[in-house]
Amino acid sequence: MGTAVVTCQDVARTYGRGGKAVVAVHGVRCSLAPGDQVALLGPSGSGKTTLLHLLAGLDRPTTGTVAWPELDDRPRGRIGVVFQGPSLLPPLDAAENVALPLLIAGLSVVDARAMALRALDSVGIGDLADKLPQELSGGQAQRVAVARVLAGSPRLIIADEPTAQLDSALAARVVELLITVARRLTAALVIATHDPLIADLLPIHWRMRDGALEC
Ligand SMILES: Nc1ncnc2c1ncn2[C@@H]1O[C@H](COP(=O)(O)OP(=O)(O)OP(=O)(O)O)[C@@H](O)[C@H]1O
Repeated sequence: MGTAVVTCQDVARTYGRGGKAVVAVHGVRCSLAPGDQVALLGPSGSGKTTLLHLLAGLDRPTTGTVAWPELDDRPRGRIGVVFQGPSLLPPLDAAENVALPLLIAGLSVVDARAMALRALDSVGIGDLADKLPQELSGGQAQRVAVARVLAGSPRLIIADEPTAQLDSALAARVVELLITVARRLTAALVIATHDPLIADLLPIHWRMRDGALEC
């Protein structure tokens, strides 16, 4: 067994304080190894988004520990996140949207563009590089978001209902693409979904209920 990409030990996240406090997740213990592919299931409000934000390092637990042993506890730039719905910056074309995180990470404009074009090619939309988000269909826009993740060579890929606004055939294709990308990188992958057909594409199922995780 290799080094875990991410681990949670007795993690809880509470929003607010006192009488208005909401315990969104509690008692979470979990671990992901490179190459693990997980469907995160559970009813609305059960804590899936909260857990994904903690795994991605976008939020910190109220108690307990989230660690990224394989990343030497420096998750920045090594975790790719795909959100529900549109996440592209409207004034930037597809290639610029994919290149932006690479520029922020310090790559030159020339290198970032070359990597962005390769990433768009590898998800089958190289011909859409100069299209603005408003000129793309929902499925094409989600492919650009997947290309943006791929270009960063992440060790952990987190997707929060990435297909909520797509029809089911297109949704399956976007998830298959994420699975292919994760496999190619031997990255760990977690996809939150309400759709049993999407969950069936992933070998490991985690279930959230009232903030508790069964895994
Ligand atoms: N910023 C916040 N402030 C206060 N409460 C919050 C906040 N974010 C989430 N919550 C509460 O925490 C609980 C878990 O929410 P979360 O969004 O993690 O659930 P979810 O399983 O992702 O739901 P959905 O499937 O509807 O997206 C809910 O009761 C929610 O109302």
